[in-house]
Amino acid sequence: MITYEEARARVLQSVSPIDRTETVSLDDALGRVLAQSMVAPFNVPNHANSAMDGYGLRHADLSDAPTTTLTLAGEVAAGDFRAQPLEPGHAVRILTGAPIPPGCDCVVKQEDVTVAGQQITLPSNLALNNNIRPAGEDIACGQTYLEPGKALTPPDIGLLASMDQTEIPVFARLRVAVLSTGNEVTPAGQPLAPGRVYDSNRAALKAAITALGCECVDLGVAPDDLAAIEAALRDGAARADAVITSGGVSVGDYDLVKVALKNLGDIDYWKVRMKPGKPQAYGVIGPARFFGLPGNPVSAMAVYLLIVRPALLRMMGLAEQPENLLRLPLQGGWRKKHDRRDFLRARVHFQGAQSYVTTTGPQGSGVLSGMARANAFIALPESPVVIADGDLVDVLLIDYAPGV
Ligand SMILES: Nc1nc2c(c(=O)[nH]1)N[C@H]1C(S)=C(S)[C@@H](COP(=O)(O)OP(=O)(O)OC[C@H]3O[C@@H](n4cnc5c(N)ncnc54)[C@H](O)[C@@H]3O)O[C@H]1N2
Ligand code: MOO
Repeated sequence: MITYEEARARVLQSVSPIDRTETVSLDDALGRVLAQSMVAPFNVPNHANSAMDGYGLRHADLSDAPTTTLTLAGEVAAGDFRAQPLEPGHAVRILTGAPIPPGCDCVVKQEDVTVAGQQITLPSNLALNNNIRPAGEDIACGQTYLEPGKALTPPDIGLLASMDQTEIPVFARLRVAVLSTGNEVTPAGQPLAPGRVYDSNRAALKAAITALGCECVDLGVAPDDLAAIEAALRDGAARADAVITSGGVSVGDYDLVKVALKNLGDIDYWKVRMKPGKPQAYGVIGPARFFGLPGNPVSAMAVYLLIVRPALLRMMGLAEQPENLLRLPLQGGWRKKHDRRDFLRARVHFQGAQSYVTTTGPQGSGVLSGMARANAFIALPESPVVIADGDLVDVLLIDYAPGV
């Protein structure tokens, strides 16, 4: 049985970004993964402009006395452009964002100015370029302002608009197929026969895939029948870049997913020293990646978050994603007896330097409500440990979105 670290590394090393790209409009680009470097075609801001409502002047006109008096010569508002140079001894009324006229190299804010008709008096101790935002202060012409592999955020969309980009090159949406297996598994909305369970895994996994920005191919539910599972997997592998199943990966008589994978593709591994998620399969079916998650709802979601999601992010074209790792005191303590890496469902309580973590209660692999309350995993080592109340533990924050 391999370790969690080895499983994760093997999966991440074996996947690469999809080779399909497309162009989307700026309005449709939020959350999409940028496929090319974006290089500034011009300066932003385009012109040096005023950071304040006030008066523009020539720095050389400031006198040795504590105040300087200048004569007003016109006004420049945002959107105006004044090509006429500012003459010595004159000042211009200027508003925030307005382009700085030639000759002007200092702006004084209006609160510091006394106005008497066409004369203004201002303090003389102003610095050169006071309150002037230079051209290219945000981004200079020729600069790379967005790197490929970034999931575009609202300010990224703003940057693209400021660069007059309306057609954005992005990676195509990754297609991910989801299949539930098991005779007992019943789609929600149908009557539940005795001994059966509703299909929470497919609903949760489809939602997780949608939250990542992938396209979901719903393969429904396959009974514990090898031919049915193989048919569904073949279909999924033909229509998607990755296929995710749940159930049927353990050692039971009806755990046929592994057999199907062996028949249709190649198994890389199928057991990992982690809890939840010991039985899980990873491999390929043709060009598609295959992830066989355990049937237990918590195990399925945990393996998805810890191993599948990082792989999907890489396949989506995202650049390296650091794990959001914290080290926090565990309120309540914990005792761990087994020798698998443990990922307790937990909640981080954000209270600055007093932040701490608690478990979400019972840790059974069927307790999906605990997973739903969790915003983090407490990652415990393989070896048995006793953690006293307040001891520091490793905490991995849960993020269903692509992250930033
Ligand atoms: N003898 C052994 N038995 C089991 C072992 C083991 O090592 N030796 N491992 C246990 C662990 S750990 C897990 S996890 C499970 C995983 O088993 P499977 O992946 O084969 O899952 P199933 O047996 O099909 O189902 C387990 C459990 O989950 C429920 N389930 C399945 N699919 C869904 C779904 N789509 N939505 C909601 N619930 C689902 C299913 O009814 C079972 O209760 O194996 C242990 N056994
Ligand atoms: O590994 Mo199972 O996923 O503990 O319930």
